[in-house]
Amino acid sequence: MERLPGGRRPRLVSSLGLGRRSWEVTLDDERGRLAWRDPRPPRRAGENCFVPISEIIAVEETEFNKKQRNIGRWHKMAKLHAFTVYYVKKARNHRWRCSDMTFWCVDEPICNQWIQALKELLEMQKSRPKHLLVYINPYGGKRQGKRIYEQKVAPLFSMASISTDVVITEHANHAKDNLFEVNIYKYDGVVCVGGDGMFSEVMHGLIGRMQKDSGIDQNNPKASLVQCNIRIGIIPAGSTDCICYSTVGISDPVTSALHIIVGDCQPLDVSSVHHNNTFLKYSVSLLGYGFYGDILKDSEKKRWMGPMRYDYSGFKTFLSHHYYEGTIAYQPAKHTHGSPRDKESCRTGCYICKKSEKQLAEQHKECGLKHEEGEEEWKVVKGKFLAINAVSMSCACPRSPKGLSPAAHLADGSADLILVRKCSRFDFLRYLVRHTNQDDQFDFPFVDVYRVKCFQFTSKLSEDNESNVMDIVKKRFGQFCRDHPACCCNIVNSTWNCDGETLDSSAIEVRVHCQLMKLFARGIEENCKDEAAYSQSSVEQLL
Ligand SMILES: Nc1ncnc2c1ncn2[C@@H]1O[C@H](COP(=O)(O)OP(=O)(O)OP(=O)(O)O)[C@@H](O)[C@H]1O
Repeated sequence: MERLPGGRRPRLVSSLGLGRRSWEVTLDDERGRLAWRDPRPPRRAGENCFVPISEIIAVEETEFNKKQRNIGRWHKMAKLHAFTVYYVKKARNHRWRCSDMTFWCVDEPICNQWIQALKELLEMQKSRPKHLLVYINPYGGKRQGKRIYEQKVAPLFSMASISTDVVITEHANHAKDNLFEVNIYKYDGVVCVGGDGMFSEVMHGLIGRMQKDSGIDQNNPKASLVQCNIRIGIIPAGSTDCICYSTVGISDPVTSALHIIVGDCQPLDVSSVHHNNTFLKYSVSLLGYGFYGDILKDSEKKRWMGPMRYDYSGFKTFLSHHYYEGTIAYQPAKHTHGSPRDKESCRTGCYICKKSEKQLAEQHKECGLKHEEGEEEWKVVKGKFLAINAVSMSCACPRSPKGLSPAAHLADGSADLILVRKCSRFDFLRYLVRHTNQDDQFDFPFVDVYRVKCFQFTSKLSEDNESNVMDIVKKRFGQFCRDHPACCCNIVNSTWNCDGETLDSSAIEVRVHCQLMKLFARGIEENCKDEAAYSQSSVEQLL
């Protein structure tokens, strides 16, 4: 048996047919690869091809004659035995597809040996889920959730021998309530088929259930929350699928299903939002006051318009150009090494997120779940703002591929707090346009950005004596302008947009919980084609 570099022995080496030719096929379990090459010397560059074992979806014995094209004399000389390997093929723009290749040989025991060895290796991929709980929102987006799941996702799960319990939701909060009742510990993950709203519901159910089972009071804003180790998978089928886009790089049901099958794991920071010692919501993407809060509030009244309502309300809110007075107090995130002005974005295997993971593990070792409330100083900013945005991830979406904060991290225990002060309409437009091009959206004198671990916001109005609200309003702000949205004088309070849902309170207290939950994702992969992807495409040319 030929030795691999370093004198290692591969697990299996055989001469197998693939397409019309014979290849030297190697199962190298130490490097975690199924590799094949042309055995004829001289070996031409580019002929070494491989698929990482971690990206093999399934292997099965194949009825050779049905699958294969004409392979010449071999076919006539002997009965052939074959097996098919289904694997992840990486296409453009982070899209994954299931591809397959069929190896054949005349020797039945060799064929069986290969099938058994590959199956054993797949069994050893411990991070892969075996049993999933699936929630489908049949009314999300274009109401295609059920069809998408049945036609595109379920066949892949069954190929990968994943069993599922499927719940088709009957009303809002069905999934959330159900997560408090079922035995979630028998599942390796929870999958939601729908949009960001559906994801948020499942996340609230899962995190809430974990805290309940651990006796933690979610209403305590200083409570150290218990990490949720049951991963969530998002099959995008909504009108907004930003969380999926920001954590996988594309909103595509098949790609997401394959990330679930290979058992990817992406930790995610979660911010808790409280008002007066009462828990309001969790957020993983955008907490927006002012511009994004107003857009959401207006668009809610126009649900009949479908996804177009966001454009309509966006335009209307831009024209109204309201600003809001208030005070923000924040604690800078000193533990993390990045800055919102970094040129590099958070990508698969991000070292900044990895460092935070290590810090978190050390913290847990030192003080268990007891949270040491830092005595670090609070910084205070007062002013008139067009928008206050706190983002726990870049918030990239197809319209704004770099997002609201391009260098924000998925799992470093911080949020980027972006303050857009009162400025002219033209300047605000310039700021918005920069989300869609390569220019730096923070490079304006009226925009400040801070990386924070917690913050509090109080509107000017709630700072004043609330018992005399109307007097104050009249004295300080003149008239209410709700009836004159384009008149540009300031409405007293905006509302918070919390991951696409409106919060009732304007005064809030927010704390980022480092890596509180995990997704079946791996973050966004670098765009350059990696070695394996190169080899896969080259083999297709060779066959
Ligand atoms: N069967 C159901 N009937 C009505 N609402 C539901 C049902 N199942 C889930 N929901 C709710 O629908 C909301 C929106 O769902 P989802 O995010 O899947 O779709 P969407 O089209 O992207 O949403 P949005 O309208 O917020 O853009 C979620 O907040 C969820 O709680």
